[in-house]
Amino acid sequence: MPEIEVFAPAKVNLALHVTGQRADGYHLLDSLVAFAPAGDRLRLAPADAMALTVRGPESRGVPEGPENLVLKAAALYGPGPAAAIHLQKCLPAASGIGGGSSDAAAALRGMAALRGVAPAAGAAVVKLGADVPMCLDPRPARTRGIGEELSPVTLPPLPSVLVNPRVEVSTPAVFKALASKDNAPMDEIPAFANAADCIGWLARQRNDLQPAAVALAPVIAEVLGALEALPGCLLVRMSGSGATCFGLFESDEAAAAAQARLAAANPGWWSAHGPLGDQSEAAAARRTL
Ligand SMILES: C[C@@](CO)(OP(=O)(O)O)[C@H](O)COP(=O)(O)OP(=O)(O)OC[C@H]1O[C@@H](n2ccc(N)nc2=O)[C@H](O)[C@@H]1O
Ligand SMILES: Nc1ncnc2c1ncn2[C@@H]1O[C@H](COP(=O)(O)OP(=O)(O)O)[C@@H](O)[C@H]1O
Repeated sequence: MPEIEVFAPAKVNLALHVTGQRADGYHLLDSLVAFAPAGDRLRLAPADAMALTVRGPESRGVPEGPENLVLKAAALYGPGPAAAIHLQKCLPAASGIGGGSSDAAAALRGMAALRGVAPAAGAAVVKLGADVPMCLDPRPARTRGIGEELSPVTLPPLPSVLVNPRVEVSTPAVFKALASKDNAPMDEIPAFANAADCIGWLARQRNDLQPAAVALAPVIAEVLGALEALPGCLLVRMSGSGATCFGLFESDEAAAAAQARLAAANPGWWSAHGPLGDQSEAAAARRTL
């Protein structure tokens, strides 16, 4: 069997409302997610036993042992044909764009292809991480519950710049620091005529984790300010529990120029640009037709 390659795109919470808390402490969320062309890459080669190597520009500090979500995800398939997995880390870890969750989801897809079975589903997948189910089929969706209730949404591609100041933010610490855990859900999602229409609607939604994350890591406010000051920027917001923030722009050209400018002014920050939207395998196949 040849090697299998799987893409693990960055997840972006375009809006993230915290609407309650379950008895077990997990928070109820109402979020609109889309996926970026930036992401990690996994290569699975058939092997006698499961193994993992982690390399790439963002691999520093990412575990190579059984605690890596890639190996935890692969273990869900039980005994049977195994793979040597190579993970190329391009997304910063612990940064609110679900790098580890997207890697886990990509490992679930890759192992399913290797074994010729359907990808794992259900409670065991949610246990890997609340964000893993939405990353299994990385296309725009409204997510509810703790992240596992998914409704597909049609969105226009949204020209974006993603920026991370290279400060890791702990997701549990941000949830713990929330002033209010019982906020209004997102407004009903209309059919969007174009990107400007969608951005106008997004401007009226929120990321309820943003104030708590800024209090824990004030550099996030600097990132939001730097994005906002770029020509052609229409909306800025934080993704997930931070610290990555995104700016939405009037065009792909404006986003590319803005990223170049921001990267030159802040050489220590990670950044990427590209349209947020559908990064599923079905969409990739449509693009190559
Ligand atoms: C905040 C979000 C928004 O999409 O994104 P990230 O910042 O991680 O990208 C997610 O809910 C994070 O999902 P994920 O990172 O997979 O979370 P998990 O590993 O399941 O949980 C990490 C910890 O976050 C808290 N947690 C997570 C999800 C949730 N709905 N409520 C919570 O309270 C819990 O303290 C939990 O122990
Ligand atoms: N494949 C992986 N990539 C990144 N981090 C991982 C991975 N597997 C386990 N981890 C651990 O998970 C933690 C959260 O990482 P990540 O999923 O990238 O966070 P977030 O969802 O906030 O972006 C990291 O601190 C890291 O130690």
